[in-house]
Amino acid sequence: MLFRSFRTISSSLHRSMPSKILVTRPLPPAGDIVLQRASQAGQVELITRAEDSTAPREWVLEQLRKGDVDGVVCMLGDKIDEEVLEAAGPSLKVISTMSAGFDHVDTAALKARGIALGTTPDALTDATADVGAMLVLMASRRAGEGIRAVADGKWPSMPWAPLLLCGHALQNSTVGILGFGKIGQLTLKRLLGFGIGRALYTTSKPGQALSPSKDYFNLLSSSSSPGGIPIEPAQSLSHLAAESDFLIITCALTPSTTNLINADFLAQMKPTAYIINTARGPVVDSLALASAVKEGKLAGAGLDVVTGEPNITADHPLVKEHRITLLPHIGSATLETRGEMAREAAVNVLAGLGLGEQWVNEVKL
Ligand SMILES: O=CC(=O)O
Repeated sequence: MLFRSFRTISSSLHRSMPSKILVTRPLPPAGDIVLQRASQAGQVELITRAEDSTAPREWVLEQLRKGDVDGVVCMLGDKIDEEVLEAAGPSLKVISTMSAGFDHVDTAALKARGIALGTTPDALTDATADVGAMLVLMASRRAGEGIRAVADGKWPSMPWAPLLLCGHALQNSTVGILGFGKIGQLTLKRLLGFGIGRALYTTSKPGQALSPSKDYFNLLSSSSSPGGIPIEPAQSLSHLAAESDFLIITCALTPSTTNLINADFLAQMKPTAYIINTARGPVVDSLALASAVKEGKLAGAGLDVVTGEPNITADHPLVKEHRITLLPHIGSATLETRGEMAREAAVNVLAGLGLGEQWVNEVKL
């Protein structure tokens, strides 16, 4: 509170000075143009890097320590913690991350200092749901394994055979969704087209209907989808584990979801089941998952995220397991989506600085 009023007073004293915004890496054009316009209008001074890579932490700290930075546009690889906020000092008013998830941001530290947080949650819902559906198919149809075999020149020694690279069908399956928010709902919506039999879900917000949009089911108050299949809340995590043929993880990473999919959970799953993760790596215990697949206690997995990313090398237990398809966190990677995320991140930082834009999304801290 005290910090917030100090900031308000200090910003009105310096109203004619441009606000300083640190942008940790070059934004796609749709976001860059928004900030360049504000810069040309004399509203902001931009601190940027020419190199398109994750900003070295030392560079970020050094820029912040020079003083007077009002806003930061960051990515999910930039850890925004107490040290960063301390380096910025009292001038910092807003962090705007070009991501939906914000587990890389210490929200308690932001709240204590009265710093606002902007995210881009809606821009990537469809793209990430697409990758969820793709991973369901890749894992169950053993596509990753097939691609590896062909690329390694092994096709001549593995001609068509009745059971070559067979997986389990989606038709009539039970799809479990851990975290039934927008991405979870739109992933399920895509799978309805494949004739699944029923869906079970968990949500941290029971009873809360999602935004009134034609894209989302209003499922939390009804018990079946437009496709007519039963869609029900799971009675417990054990119920979700035991019943799911495909368990799709689309929840946020929080202390209560960290390591939720561990050896105990996996032991309750069917040996014919698959795990799909498009959320955050640390929801799943990587070693427990790799062992379950290796030992035939689980049929396979499709992952877009993993604990320790991007430092995952060919000797990682999940990479060594051929029935696990691992993608390098590309859930939102369409040019259209990344452009919109960048635009929203730019708009959010300007909104947080009171520079004539409306928030696309301000996180309630
Ligand atoms: O994982 C991607 C995001 O949170 O934007």
